[in-house]
Amino acid sequence: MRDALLLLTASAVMVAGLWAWRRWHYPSFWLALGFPIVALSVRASWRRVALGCGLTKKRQRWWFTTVPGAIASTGLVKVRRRFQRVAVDTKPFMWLPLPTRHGWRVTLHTLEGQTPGDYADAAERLAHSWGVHAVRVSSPRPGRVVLMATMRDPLVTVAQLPASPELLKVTVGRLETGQPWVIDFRTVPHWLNAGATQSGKSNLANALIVGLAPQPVALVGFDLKGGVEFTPYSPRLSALATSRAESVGLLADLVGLMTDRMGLCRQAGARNIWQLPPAIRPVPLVVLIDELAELYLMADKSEKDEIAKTSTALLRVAQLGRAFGLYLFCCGQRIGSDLGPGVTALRAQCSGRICHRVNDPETATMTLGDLDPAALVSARAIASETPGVAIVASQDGQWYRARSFYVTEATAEHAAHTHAHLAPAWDEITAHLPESITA
Ligand SMILES: Nc1ncnc2c1ncn2[C@@H]1O[C@H](COP(=O)(O)OP(=O)(O)OP(=O)(O)O)[C@@H](O)[C@H]1O
Repeated sequence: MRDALLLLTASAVMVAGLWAWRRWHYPSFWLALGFPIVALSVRASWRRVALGCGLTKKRQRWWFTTVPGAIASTGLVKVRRRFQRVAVDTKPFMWLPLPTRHGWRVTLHTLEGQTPGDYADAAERLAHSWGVHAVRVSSPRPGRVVLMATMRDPLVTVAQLPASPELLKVTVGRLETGQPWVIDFRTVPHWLNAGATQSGKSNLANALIVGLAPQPVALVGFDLKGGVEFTPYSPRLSALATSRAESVGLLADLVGLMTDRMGLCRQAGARNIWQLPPAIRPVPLVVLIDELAELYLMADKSEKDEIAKTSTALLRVAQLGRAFGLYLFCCGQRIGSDLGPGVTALRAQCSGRICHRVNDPETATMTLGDLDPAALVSARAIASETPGVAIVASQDGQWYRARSFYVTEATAEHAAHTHAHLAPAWDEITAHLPESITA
C-alpha cells in the first residue's frame, strides 16, 4: 500500500515537474531528478518531521495492539493482539509538493486546534529537518497552510531594476519567494525605511527615484544631511529642503497644498483626487525624506518651536495625505520614541515598513512593531555582507525577506537628468496657495 502510494506520488511529481518546466523552463536537472527526489523524501518523512516539530495531535483510534495475556505453563506471559481504542499521533494531511522557482511548496490541512501561527513557530525546525534555507508559512484560507521552502538563499544575487510602467508603483527588488518586491504608493501610501549606516537605505531610495522619474509624479526631497544625498537628483525634484528652516517652509507648503486639494475635492464631490476628472486632477506627490531623525533632533531650546511645527506638519501630511495624492517615504538610521511623540505618531501612520540591517534590537522592534517575532529575529540576522537585504512588511499583511536591486548613484542621477523635463515646477504646483503659505 505504502509502495503504491509512493509510486503514485512519484508519477504525480514528475507530471508537476514537467508542467513547471513548460511554464518556467527550469534547468532540467532540478526538474528531472532534484525535485522528484526532494518531493518524495518530504512526503516519506512527513510523519517523523511533523512529530519532531510538534505538529501532530493525539487522536483516539481503533488499533490492533499487543496486550499481556495469561501466564503460560512455561512461566512466560503470553501476548494477545486485540482491536481496541488507543491514542495515536496524527500528522496534518499533506498534499503533493509542487515545484517553485527557488524550491517547492506544499499545502497542509491543519489539525483541530491548530493555527497558522503554530506552523510559523515551527518553521525554523522544519527548515532544519528538511535541510533547506528557509520555510515560510502562509494561510490562503481557514484550515489550510502553505509551506514554502527555499532551497538556497535567493537574495545572494538579484537581477537588474526592471521598468515600472504603472503609476506610483515601483518594483524595487525581489522577495525571497522569488516574487518582485513592489512599492505601490496607492495601496500603501506611507513608508518607513530604517537601517544602520551602509545597510542599503539610500540604494532603495535610488531605486525609487529611477522608477518614479519617468512617471507623471512630482518628487519632493528633504535631505537633512546638508543635501549631499539628493542634490544630484535635483533636476527631477520639484522641491528640495536641505536644512531645518527650509524644511519648515516646504512642509507648510505641503500642508497648504493638501488643504487646497481638500477644497477641490469637496467642490467636485470627490472623496479623493483619483475620483476627480483627469483634466482637473492635481499631480501626485512623493515626498522622500533622508535621515528623519534630523527633523526632530534638538541642539538647544531655541529650536523647539521649529521642531514642533515640523512634527505637526509632517504628521498632518501622513494623516490626510493619501486621499490628496501626497505620499511619504521616510528613511532613517533610528526611528524611535526617543525622538519625541511626533515620531511615534508618524510611525503609526506609516503602514509600509522596511527594516534593513540594524545595530540594536530596539530599532528593529520600533520599525517592524507588532509583527511576528520571527520577523525581528530575521531582521537581526541580516549580515553586513549583504547590503540591500531587508525585512519588508508588505501590502498582503505578511512579512518577507527581500533585497533591493543594486542602483548606483550614477544610475539615479542619470534618470534624474533624463527625465528632468517631467518635473513640475514647484511654483506651478503651489500656484493656488495663499501668499502667506508660499512666502
Ligand atoms: N541591493 C544592493 N545590492 C548590492 N549592494 C548594495 C545594495 N544596496 C546597497 N549596496 C551597497 O552598500 C553600500 C551602502 O549602501 P547605501 O549607501 O544605500 O547605505 P545607507 O544605508 O544609505 O548608508 P548611509 O546611512 O551611511 O548613507 C552601497 O555603496 C552599495 O555598494
